[in-house]
Amino acid sequence: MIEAISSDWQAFPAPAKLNLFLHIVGRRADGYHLLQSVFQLIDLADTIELRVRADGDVRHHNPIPGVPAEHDLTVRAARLLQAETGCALGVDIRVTKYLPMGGGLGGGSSDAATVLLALNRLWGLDLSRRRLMALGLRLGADVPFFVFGRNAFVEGIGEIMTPVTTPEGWYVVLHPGVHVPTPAIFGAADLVRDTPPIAPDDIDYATTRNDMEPVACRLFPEVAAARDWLSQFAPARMTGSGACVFAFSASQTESACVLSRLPDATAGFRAATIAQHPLYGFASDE
Ligand SMILES: C[C@](O)(CO)[C@H](O)COP(=O)(O)OP(=O)(O)OC[C@H]1O[C@@H](n2ccc(N)nc2=O)[C@H](O)[C@@H]1O
Ligand SMILES: Nc1ncnc2c1ncn2[C@@H]1O[C@H](COP(=O)(O)OP(=O)(O)OP(=O)(O)O)[C@@H](O)[C@H]1O
Repeated sequence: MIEAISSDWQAFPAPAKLNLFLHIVGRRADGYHLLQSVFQLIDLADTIELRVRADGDVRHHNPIPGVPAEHDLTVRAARLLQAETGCALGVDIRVTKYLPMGGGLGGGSSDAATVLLALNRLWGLDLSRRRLMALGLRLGADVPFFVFGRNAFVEGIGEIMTPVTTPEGWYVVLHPGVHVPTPAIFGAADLVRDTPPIAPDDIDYATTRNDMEPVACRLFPEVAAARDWLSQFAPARMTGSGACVFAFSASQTESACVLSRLPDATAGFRAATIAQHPLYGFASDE
């Protein structure tokens, strides 16, 4: 068996998501919030490099400053897969971050989903997408979406998916330079938690909103400033629990033009929409 294991590093993308809207429609008995949201994949991605080990160890070679290897979602994803399947193989992990942490782009969750999908193939596990999504939910609320791998209307705490077709084009994404801690937004007294539910067929991007945006803007005025600057060009909105804000453009030239006007001190990038996760084929559909 050991002869069949590739001893080379292999690189896999972990793309970001945007929440095109995010409504909070209720709360579970355990305090977790029930959401409705459209999740959009975009082509800005972290890079996860993996190398299979025969000795069963899971080793992180470049831990992110401030995130001990044991807490890193990539390491936790690999260990969870071992525990669930009894797989005796291990893995070396290197993570190159391009997605800002605490940006609402789902970077940590996407890193975890990429490890689940890639090891499903590299370790020869052949777990179904449904099984990987259930494992992913134990790591974070956004992980099942990335394993699902297609733009989706997402409900529950992030585990119920309906595929949707979303506008194709480019998003200008601004990072206001602050880290918004997700629990602080979910825990705020003034968070709206009773937005009426909508059906996936009734999505109107003009009337939907991000219920977390007013709280994030109150706690972090930099988020409001970035959103207001971007609103000069197109309707702008916050993603996830912040801090990033985004605006859509169907035109590549127009989105480049908006970015070219960005004040020097503000970080921003442009990303294209993608319809399917690059590792979509790494899990089987039953
Ligand atoms: C805001 C979103 O990014 C939308 O995509 C996600 O719902 C947040 O997902 P996440 O960052 O993966 O969050 P997790 O790491 O699962 O949870 C962080 C904390 O946020 C709170 N939390 C999270 C998700 C949720 N639906 N309700 C919550 O109340 C919980 O206190 C939890 O302990
Ligand atoms: N591989 C990882 N990459 C980034 N963060 C990680 C990773 N592993 C663990 N974390 C932890 O997860 C936290 C959230 O990071 P992440 O980049 O996912 O935030 P986010 O984009 O706001 O996520 P979301 O949109 O799901 O709220 C980090 O502050 C860090 O402590």
